[in-house]
Amino acid sequence: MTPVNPSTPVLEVTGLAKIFGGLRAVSDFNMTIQKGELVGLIGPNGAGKTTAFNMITGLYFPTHGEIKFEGTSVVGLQPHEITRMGIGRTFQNIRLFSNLSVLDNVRIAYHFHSGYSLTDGILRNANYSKNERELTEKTQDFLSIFHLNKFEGEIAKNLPYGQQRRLEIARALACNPHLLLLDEPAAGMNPKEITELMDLIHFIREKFDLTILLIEHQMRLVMDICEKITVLDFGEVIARGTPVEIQNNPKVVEAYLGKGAANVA
Ligand SMILES: Nc1ncnc2c1ncn2[C@@H]1O[C@H](COP(=O)(O)OP(=O)(O)OP(=O)(O)O)[C@@H](O)[C@H]1O
Repeated sequence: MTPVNPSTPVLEVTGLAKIFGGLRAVSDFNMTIQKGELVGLIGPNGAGKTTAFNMITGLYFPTHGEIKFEGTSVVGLQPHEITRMGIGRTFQNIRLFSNLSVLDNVRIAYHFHSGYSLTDGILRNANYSKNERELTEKTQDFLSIFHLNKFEGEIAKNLPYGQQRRLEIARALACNPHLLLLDEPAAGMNPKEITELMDLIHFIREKFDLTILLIEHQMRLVMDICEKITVLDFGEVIARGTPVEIQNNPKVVEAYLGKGAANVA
């Protein structure tokens, strides 16, 4: 693979739009994220945030616009091809293999990098067994980074909620992404779990040299950890800036609290 020029943005989205029937879910969305940045995407319910994520990760085909990841267009690629290029994501509603063990949830993601062929797998030969053993060991090491190794045999759906979120993040990272998209990672978490999640996001950013874009309604998390924030309302960007700039932006206050609120906020 050709090395990426460090000045090339990790993500460059231009003129992105998605129209569902008569509904403009996202209109003329532009966003540039440089390597190592931690960026928030916020906005009221139905603003188009998840639709934007779904276009970036290949689940939705854009009506218009371009999406470049490390300088290469990903428009028209399948989700698994985009994952392989280096974009990982988690979902608003946790999407684990809920009846598989914690170990197997992450092992499946590691399979992406397994070094055996289909023939090895079918014949279950020595190469297959060696790789399977190595895969299990690597997965166990990986789980320990997330303090999930003590749950390795547990069925995913039996984990406490906060640990399921942690597992979903671990699974996304097992595919070795450069860019991680987190869709409402704090949804349903209690304040203690949110604090642990903030620590985890800081930790994985350093440990895995990640660039992170996150959607979140939990303002404590967004304002504490994001360096830059983009605000969507009715599919359009209404503000960009630092957490302080965003908190003091009358358009943002109005979008969240309704017309006239900016005067009293
Ligand atoms: N597959 C779809 N078909 C039709 N309309 C859709 C589809 N997906 C999303 N929408 C609509 O597009 C708009 C934006 O939805 P989206 O889920 O992107 O918003 P959001 O900002 O992520 O909201 P939330 O914060 O509530 O998750 C909404 O009006 C939604 O109903």
